Amino acid sequence: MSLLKLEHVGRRFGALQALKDISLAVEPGELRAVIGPNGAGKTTLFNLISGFFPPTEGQIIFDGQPITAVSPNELVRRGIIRTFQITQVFLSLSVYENVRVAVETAMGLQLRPWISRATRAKVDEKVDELLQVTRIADKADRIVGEMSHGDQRVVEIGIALSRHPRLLLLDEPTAGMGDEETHHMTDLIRRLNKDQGITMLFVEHDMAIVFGIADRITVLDNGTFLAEGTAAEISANPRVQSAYLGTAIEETAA
Ligand SMILES: Nc1ncnc2c1ncn2[C@@H]1O[C@H](COP(=O)(O)OP(=O)(O)OP(=O)(O)O)[C@@H](O)[C@H]1O
Repeated sequence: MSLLKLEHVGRRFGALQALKDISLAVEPGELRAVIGPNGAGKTTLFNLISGFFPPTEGQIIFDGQPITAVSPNELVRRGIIRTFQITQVFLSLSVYENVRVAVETAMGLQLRPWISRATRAKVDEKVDELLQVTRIADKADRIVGEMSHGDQRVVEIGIALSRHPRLLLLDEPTAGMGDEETHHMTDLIRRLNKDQGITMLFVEHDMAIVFGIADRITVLDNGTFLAEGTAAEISANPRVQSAYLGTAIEETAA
C-alpha cells in the first residue's frame, strides 16, 4: 500500500488555480523529489500534504486514511513531519538543549515538573542517538544562533527526527548552503532514507542533488502534473526538457 496518495488534488486561491488535478503515490521507503519552475505549485503541494490548508478538489490519503480535513497537529502525531512546521529552534540554546527539548516534547514530558531518573536516561539516550545520526554531536554545545545556516538546518532535522517521522517533507533542504554544507545535508538525507527507512518528499532546485539521490522525481509545471519517473526517465523526457530542464540536465550530465 502506498504511504501517501493524492487523487485528483487541486487548490484554488480565488481565481488562481495553483494546483490542478494532481494524482501521485509515494511508496514506503521512497525518496521522492518534487521539481518544477518557480510558481509550479511545489510549496502549495507541501502545504496541502502537511495540512496547512485543505485542497479545494480531490483527496489526500496517508497510510490508507483520508487526511484531507485533518489538522496539521494531528498530521504531526500521525507522522507527517515538515521541517519548518515543527521547528522551534531556540537560537539562544545549544544544539544539545534544542534536541533535548524536542525529545522531551515528543515524549510528552514538557509539562512535567519532575522527571524520574529512568526517564531522564531515556531522554539522554535519544538525544545522543539523534546527535549521532545527524552527525552534529561534535557541535552539541554550540549555541544554535551562532552556527551557520547549514548547521541550523541540520539541527532542524534532528528536531524533526525526535517526532519519529513516517513521511518527512523537506522544502529546499540545501537552499543557501555552500558546497560542504550541501554535501553534509545530501549525505544526511540519503542516510536517513536508506539506513533508517524514512520516506521522504523533498523540493529542490539543485538538479545535481535531485538526480543524484532521488528514487523518483515528480515534475510540476504551472500547477499541473507534467511527468514522473526515475532520474533517467525524467532526464530523457522531452516534455520535461522543453518545459523546464533542458540546459539544467545537460549541465548535470556534463
Ligand atoms: N496562500 C496563497 N494565496 C494566494 N496565492 C498563492 C498562495 N500560495 C501560493 N499561491 C500562488 O500559487 C502559485 C504556486 O505557488 P507555489 O509557491 O506553490 O509555487 P512553487 O513551485 O513553490 O514556486 P517557487 O519555486 O518559486 O517556490 C503561485 O502563482 C503563487 O502565487
